[in-house]
Amino acid sequence: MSLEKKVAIILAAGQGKRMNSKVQKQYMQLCGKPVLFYSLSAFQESTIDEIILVVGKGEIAYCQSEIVEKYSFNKVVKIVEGGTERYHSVYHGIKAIQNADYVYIHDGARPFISNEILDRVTVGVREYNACVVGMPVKDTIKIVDENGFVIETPSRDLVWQVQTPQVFAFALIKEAYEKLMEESIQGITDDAMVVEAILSYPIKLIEGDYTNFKITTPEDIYMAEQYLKEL
Ligand SMILES: Nc1ccn([C@@H]2O[C@H](COP(=O)(O)OP(=O)(O)OP(=O)(O)O)[C@@H](O)[C@H]2O)c(=O)n1
Ligand SMILES: C[C@](O)(CO)[C@H](O)COP(=O)(O)O
Repeated sequence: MSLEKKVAIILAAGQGKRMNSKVQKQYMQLCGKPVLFYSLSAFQESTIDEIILVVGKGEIAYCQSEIVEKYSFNKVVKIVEGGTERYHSVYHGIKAIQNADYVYIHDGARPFISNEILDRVTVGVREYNACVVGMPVKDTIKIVDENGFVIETPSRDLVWQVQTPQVFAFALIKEAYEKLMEESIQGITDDAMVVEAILSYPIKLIEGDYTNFKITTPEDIYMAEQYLKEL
């Protein structure tokens, strides 16, 4: 048995505005089960010890009975309410952790996180304390000005698209988020940004998988179902 304690924060408190659907995307069905089922299953079946599930306002009871109990996710030790922005939800999750060595922050809207990625990022965080999963971009990237004119074409070799989980030593991510709450930093879209901006701590990129995509817009649901049917 491992002596280190690994805790996951699974985020499911978003509104899913870009999905434009009546049902929030984390509860939409993929081959008969909610998107969130797949993300939680991956962590339930991994070496992660505990899961903190972060859900929307008024959704704790629903998630407890319709997701956690229904599918026997016994690693879920707490369900907490999220906040307005993703980073607020992460902070609520961090506050719910009493002790941990490593914290795995994962979008509930990324259902296809695999054990291989979790193993790779675990090896990484033991060495680097701050790791994000990502993949090299496939398209050429342009930096544009506010009028849509190209300013620069960065070398594609150095451009990665970042996924989750983003994994940190607990003390590091707790300190970064506590300081973030005392400051006003705009445009925070991932956890690594918090650690970069607040603590200037180096972040190591770990190879993920293109299948670890985020369900964001309606065509992602179609692609996710196709992917599941091929498995
Ligand atoms: N206040 C928020 C916003 C987002 N999330 C979660 O963070 C993940 C990534 O966010 P995103 O894909 O942007 O989800 P939404 O915010 O729901 O989508 P949108 O931006 O289209 O409204 C999702 O699992 C989402 O549930 C969250 O827990 N709390
Ligand atoms: C954290 C993230 O999934 C990494 O790609 C992404 O930044 C979340 O952004 P969103 O705008 O909240 O979807």
